[in-house]
Amino acid sequence: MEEKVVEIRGLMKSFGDLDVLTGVDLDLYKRENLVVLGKSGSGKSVLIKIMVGLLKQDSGTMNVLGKEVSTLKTKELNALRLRIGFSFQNSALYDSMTVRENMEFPLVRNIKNLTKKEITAKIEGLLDSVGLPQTINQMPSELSGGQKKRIGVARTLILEPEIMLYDEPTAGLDPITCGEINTLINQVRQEYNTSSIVITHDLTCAKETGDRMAVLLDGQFGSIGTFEEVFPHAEDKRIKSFYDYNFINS
Ligand SMILES: Nc1ncnc2c1ncn2[C@@H]1O[C@H](COP(=O)(O)OP(=O)(O)OP(=O)(O)O)[C@@H](O)[C@H]1O
Repeated sequence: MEEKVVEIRGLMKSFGDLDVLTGVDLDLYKRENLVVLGKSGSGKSVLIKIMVGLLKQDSGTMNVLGKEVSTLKTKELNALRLRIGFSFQNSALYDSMTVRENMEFPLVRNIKNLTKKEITAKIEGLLDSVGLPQTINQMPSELSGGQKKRIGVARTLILEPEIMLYDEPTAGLDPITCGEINTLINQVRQEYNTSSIVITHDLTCAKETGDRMAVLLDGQFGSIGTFEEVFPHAEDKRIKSFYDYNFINS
């Protein structure tokens, strides 16, 4: 196995009487695609927020790229966040900006010494990577849902993150477009050597993109392993029903 980029141990988080995370242990390895599954409200977003320092755990450790997140000062936290790319569910493009402007925005804001030529080369290179070079001057309103997701991924990649967080990457897309997004997630790892956490309810996406699955049950990762290890013969009723629901209803 490659080196670890995230190491989580004994992580606990409650809100008042609500115990959301009750002892999470999890590793993410370099160049790994790790899928995180769990029903709505199980704490997936809370986990990601602790990872990027938007929330603090009550106890336990969250080590990201060699740093304990909860101990970082604002400046160090901002530096760490630049190494993590967050691809939002709704792709988070600015509607009033063209694709080019959307992609320029994080670059100009975070990397000061690039020339116009370098910026254009980076944008064109990434649009090529996601298969949408022709959209450079289009507005988000002119793009399909799948195209917006691809541009969202390209925009996240522009700062060359070491870790990618994909939040429900296939939600709301038709099966063919879902397949294209799954291929893109795998291609991003291949081309950019990223380590990724993919949060999804879609088991086809999980199977196609994930090296390992981690299922959040009652605040802990009850089951971690390859798709074949975790799903087809699951004994835990909750995991089994997740599997049956996805494959019977798809
Ligand atoms: N800041 C907060 N204050 C109080 N409760 C919170 C806060 N953030 C999250 N929670 C609660 O923690 C629980 C887990 O929420 P979380 O958003 O992590 O779920 P999730 O697994 O991401 O769900 P979904 O799949 O619907 O996005 C929920 O019951 C939620 O109401």
